[in-house]
Amino acid sequence: MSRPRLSAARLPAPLAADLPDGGVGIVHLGLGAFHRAHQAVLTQEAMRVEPGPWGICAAAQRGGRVRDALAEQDHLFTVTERDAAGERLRVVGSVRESLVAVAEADRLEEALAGPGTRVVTLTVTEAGYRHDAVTGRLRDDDPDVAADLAGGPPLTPVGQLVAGLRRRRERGHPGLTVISCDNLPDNGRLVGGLVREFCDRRGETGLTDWVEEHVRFPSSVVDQVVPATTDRDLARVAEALGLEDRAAVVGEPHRRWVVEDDFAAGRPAWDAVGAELVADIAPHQAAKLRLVNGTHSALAHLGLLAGCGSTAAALDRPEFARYAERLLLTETGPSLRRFGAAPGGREVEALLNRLANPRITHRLDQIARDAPRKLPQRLLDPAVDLLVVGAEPRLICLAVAGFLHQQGFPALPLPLPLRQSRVFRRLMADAVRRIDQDGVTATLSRIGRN
Ligand SMILES: NC(=O)c1ccc[n+]([C@@H]2O[C@H](COP(=O)([O-])OP(=O)(O)OC[C@H]3O[C@@H](n4cnc5c(N)ncnc54)[C@H](O)[C@@H]3O)[C@@H](O)[C@H]2O)c1
Ligand SMILES: O=P(O)(O)OC[C@@H](O)[C@@H](O)[C@H](O)[C@H](O)CO
Repeated sequence: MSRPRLSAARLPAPLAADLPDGGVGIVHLGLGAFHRAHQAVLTQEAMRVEPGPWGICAAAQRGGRVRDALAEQDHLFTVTERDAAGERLRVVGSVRESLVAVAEADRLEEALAGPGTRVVTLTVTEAGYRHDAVTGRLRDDDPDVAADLAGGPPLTPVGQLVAGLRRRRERGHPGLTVISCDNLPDNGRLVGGLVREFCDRRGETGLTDWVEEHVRFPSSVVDQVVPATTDRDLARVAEALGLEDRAAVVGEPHRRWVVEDDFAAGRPAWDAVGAELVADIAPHQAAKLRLVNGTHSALAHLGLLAGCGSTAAALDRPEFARYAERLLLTETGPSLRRFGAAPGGREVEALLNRLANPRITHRLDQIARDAPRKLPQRLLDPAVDLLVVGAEPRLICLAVAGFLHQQGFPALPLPLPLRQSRVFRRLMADAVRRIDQDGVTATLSRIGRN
């Protein structure tokens, strides 16, 4: 049944009451599902606690689908949180403007250079930084990077940031804070380094110095499972709201954001609504990437081989549930000892309950995408830390072997300590052989029995 579109005029009064006031103070790059369910919600809540000009101008990279949907509904959209206990729907109005970065380069530069803009956030995926994962520098073989360095209208997020910062400096406007919210280690240091490298390679050393002095790049850790929205999700939202929302997102109720406390020009009252501002992000980052994302990736690579479609479907099978628990308790968890962040049994149980959320369909093929950029921080670094203390990353090797089987044995660059480890090579050979001979289900079913 077709329904009228969500809009400010049609919004029922109780839902409209949640919407914040205030002009734009944040520019966001990467208008995907995650930003809408996470930073947009926390910013709305922060603006309600402490009103201020913290509305968001959000830029999709190339596709106009979400931008068009938002523009047609006064930039309002719904976020539905679902778990076994039920479902909660809210309307979010913190996104005030939207654009398509590549098609509207000048508009994006203006937004980044605007005097009211004080924070820039990014969710452009691991691949969006166009960096070499080993050196942390811009990829020389990326044609978009080359085009940006040659001075064309920016095609990459780093090129877009530099163009906006250049204009900002020319206008004499103050600096700002850039926060990456992507699942990458040291994401602040990474994006800051890429921005300065870009300026240097263009011979704009004055801009490099200005960035060094006026722009902050705190690292951040984000945690909330927000899968790609399905047609079924859209239909359920339409039924619950009585209005059609083509920009709806659905996620779990858990929402965490840890940010290094290093801001150039203020921020919304995110800390008043649950965000954690910390001096040392390293333990939070290692724990999140290894426990949450490491388990996701292990389930994805082994689960896809065994015919599972989602994290919940995999964890519904006893051999996968047991494997994930042992992985957390005996390998990825203990690998965090040097950070003082190893989880206890209760934390592991709570995490597994989250990942098994039966009301969230987090597709394993989405998680498995772009795996060579994800596995180092999620599973290979923990393997290094275990080997250093003489422990054997047997279950991690099964996940890596699952990846190799599932993706047809592609090249996977290994950290040097793994390449040099005879123990790791032996464990990997054993894991590959076991999956080959016995299959995933039988291999996982033996865990804990020998
Ligand atoms: N979805 C989650 O559960 C979740 C949780 C924590 C962190 N994150 C982080 O957020 C990122 C985005 O997740 P999402 O759910 O919004 O995904 P999405 O697919 O809905 O959106 C991805 C966004 O990144 C942009 N993008 C994709 N590839 C790019 C590239 N090569 N160059 C430039 N831009 C590119 C797209 O244009 C889009 O705006 C994840 O990769 C992850 O780093 C997501
Ligand atoms: O977002 P990706 O594609 O990098 O990885 C998929 C998931 O592991 C990830 O999105 C998690 O859902 C998220 O990091 C949970 O906080």
